[in-house]
Order: sequence, then C-alpha cells, then structure tokens
Amino acid sequence: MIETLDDLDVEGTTVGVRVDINSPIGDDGSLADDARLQAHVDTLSELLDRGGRVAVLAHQGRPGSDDFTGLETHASHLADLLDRPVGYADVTFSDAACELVESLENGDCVVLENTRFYSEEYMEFEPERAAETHLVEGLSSVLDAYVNDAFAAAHRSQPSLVGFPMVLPSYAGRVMESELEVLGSIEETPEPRVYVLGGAKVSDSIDVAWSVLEKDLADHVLTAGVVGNVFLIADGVDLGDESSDFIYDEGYWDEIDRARDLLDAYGERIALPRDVAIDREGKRYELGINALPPKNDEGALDIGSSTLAYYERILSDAGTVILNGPAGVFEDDRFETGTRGLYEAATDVDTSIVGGGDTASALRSLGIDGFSHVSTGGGAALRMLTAEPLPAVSALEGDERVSE
Ligand SMILES: Nc1ncnc2c1ncn2[C@@H]1O[C@H](COP(=O)(O)OP(=O)(O)O)[C@@H](O)[C@H]1O
Ligand SMILES: O=C(OP(=O)(O)O)[C@H](O)COP(=O)(O)O
Repeated sequence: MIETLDDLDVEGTTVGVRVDINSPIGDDGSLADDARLQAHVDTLSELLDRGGRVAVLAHQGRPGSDDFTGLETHASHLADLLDRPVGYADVTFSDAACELVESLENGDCVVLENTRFYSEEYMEFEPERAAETHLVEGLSSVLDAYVNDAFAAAHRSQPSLVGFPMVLPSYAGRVMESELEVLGSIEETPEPRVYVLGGAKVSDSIDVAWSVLEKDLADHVLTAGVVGNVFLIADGVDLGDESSDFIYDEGYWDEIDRARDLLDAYGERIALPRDVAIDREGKRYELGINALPPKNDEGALDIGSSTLAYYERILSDAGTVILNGPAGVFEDDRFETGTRGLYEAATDVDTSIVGGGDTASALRSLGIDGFSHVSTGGGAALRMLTAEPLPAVSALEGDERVSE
C-alpha cells in the first residue's frame, strides 16, 4: 500500500521531494508555461507549513536538447508561487549540496540542481541498483524521508524516482495521490466511455486503444491528429505524400499495420476522421475523405468540420470521455479548430479526463477549462490508461521499500 503525506510526521523532518517541473522553456531561458510548478504548490506548501525541511529534486529537459537547463529560474518562480523564500543549489548530491540540506531549518525549502546533469540519472535501473547510485547514496545520508510527487515522470525507472524508496521511508505527494486515484479507477466511471486519441504519440495511442478495446473499457475510440492520419492510411485512404512522409519520418510506418489489425478486430468501435483540414495557399481548406489525396499533396493538419460534428454526436451520449493529444496542429490558429471543438464538447460530458503534457498546454493556450481531471502527465497517463505498472509507483508500494 502506498503511504501519503497523511502518514508522515513532518515537523522537523528533512524530506527529499521529487517533483516534475519539466516545462517548456522560451528562447530567453524563461519558463514558457508554469502549470507543472503550480501543480506541486499544494504538496510543497503542506510540507513547509507542517514544519518540514524540504529539498526539491527535479529534472528539466533531456541531455542535448535546447530545454536542458538548470533549475534556478524554476526555484525563483516557485518562491513566487509558494509566497516564501526558496533557495537554489547549483549542485545535487555533492558534499556542498548535502551540507546545504543539513543546514535547512523547519519550513525552509531549497531546489537542488537538475538531476539529469548527472549521467546516472538518465539511465534506467532496477530500484535496488538505483539505490546504489551516487545521487541516491549521497543525498539519502542527509534525508529522513522521501516524497514522490512526480507523477509525470513515474514511467521512468531513474534513480531519483525509484532508488530512494529502497533506503528511506517514502510517501506519495498530493499530485501523485490524486493522479493515481483518478487514472487508476477509470473502470468505475460512468458509461458509455469514449476515448479520444489524438496527438503524435502514435504507438502509445495504439497501445491504449488495444488495451481499452480488449478489456471492454471503451465503447468508442475516436481518432484524430497524427493518430487519426495513421488510421486513415490503415483504412486504405491515400493522404498524399506530405502526411505519409511525416509518418514515415517520425518512425510510425510500422504502426499502420497495427492500426489495420485493430480496425479488423474492433473496427465497429473505432471512429475515423471523415474529412481533414490542409494548408492551401496559406489558408485552412477542408477536404472530405473521398477528395483525398490533396491535389498538391498538402499535409492533413487537423480534423475537418464534418468529423467534428460526427465526434460531437458521439460525445453528446457519453458518460465519460478520456482525451489524449490534440486533434491537429493547435499551435497554428488555422488548425486549432478541431482541438477546440472536441475539447469544448468534452467539458459537457459527466466525467471528462484529460491526459498529456502538450494537451494540457493546448487547453491553457485555447482557454478551455471545466474538465473533471487534467493530468500532469503525458507518457505516464497513457501508460496508466493501459493498466501498465509505473516503475516509480511500484517502488513506492513495493515490498523492498523501507518503512518508517
Ligand atoms: N495532423 C497533425 N500533423 C502533425 N502534427 C500534429 C497533427 N495533429 C497534432 N499534431 C501535433 O501533435 C503534438 C502533440 O502531440 P502529443 O505529444 O502526442 O500530445 P501530448 O503531449 O498531449 O500527449 C502537437 O505539437 C501537435 O502540433
Ligand atoms: O514531460 C514529461 O513527460 P511527457 O512528455 O510524457 O509529458 C516528463 O517530465 C518525463 O520527461 P521525459 O519524457 O524526458 O522522461
């Protein structure tokens, strides 16, 4: 069983809190979106208000990517959100980092440097081995307890996510707790249940579709975005070179066969786009499936309005809708229509659950709210929807973990 903050005697305890504040970074190095920081405010405030001494652990970006930055900006933004001083250390588990953690007083908070600045943190380990990494060995010597609130990274078996529960009493933070509660009990939500699978994570979405159709969790699966394009090709539609090349270049060509198998097995419950929107001479232009391929091979960048109307009709009878991924290239005003329409229709459904980092950011930029639950996780939420165990969650509940 996973213990929560309710089980932790916080006062005077030095707690390592793993959060996921991995955020889009602007060209000037600023945070382009602070939603993931906001999500952790409850957990951090609660620990600090209850007299905890908090050392925050987090990653930002991946080695080699433009958003692979330090966490100083995150620390100063957290100070604003928490409305209290938040320190920053440019190290994570060195002697200097440990001394700083040891010097914390009740109610103090420090953000340690990006865990992925250390090569071991970008590897996947079994929890017992993760506990022997430099990061976990070094830092656990100055911590009394570990809290994992990083649901969005819980599908990674990296040291700061799975190692600490082997050596410290460990607890789920409030974000982790609520994500597990909602995404772990999908089968109890009202029926009919509709899954909307859009975006660009094609293989993950096909995994989800297989799983929920096989287990009879889904009454309908609506496809959109790149996922919808792959299903159209699997169904024999010629989308033209631009869309086909995109799918090939992204490495999703093999997924077309899997999509075809899925259509053969469960086609009556899978809805495909009836029209798509393309960029013709700088304007949005809609084409019915029968009019494809586009004459200039323009890419299919959104679902069209008759698809939207078709999907809205299905949603109007739904008891639960689970959405992952945008319906089109929402970053471009001309191709946000499908995402906006679909997600607005979803807010009228009794229970509406949204997963996906890009999806959540699309909703904020489009100003759409009113969902029952918006997950902080993309890959982690998808993995939970297939009922696959998340390594960081297993580490929190595993037999090997240390109890108080
Ligand atoms: N038809 C399309 N063609 C190309 N890209 C698309 C299309 N539809 C959606 N996208 C892109 O998919 C990306 C988001 O997908 P994904 O990462 O799967 O979402 P999430 O993080 O919410 O799971 C967006 O950047 C969007 O522009
Ligand atoms: O942003 C994240 O996941 P997501 O892109 O699935 O939402 C998490 O911070 C995990 O990051 P990673 O996919 O680089 O391990």
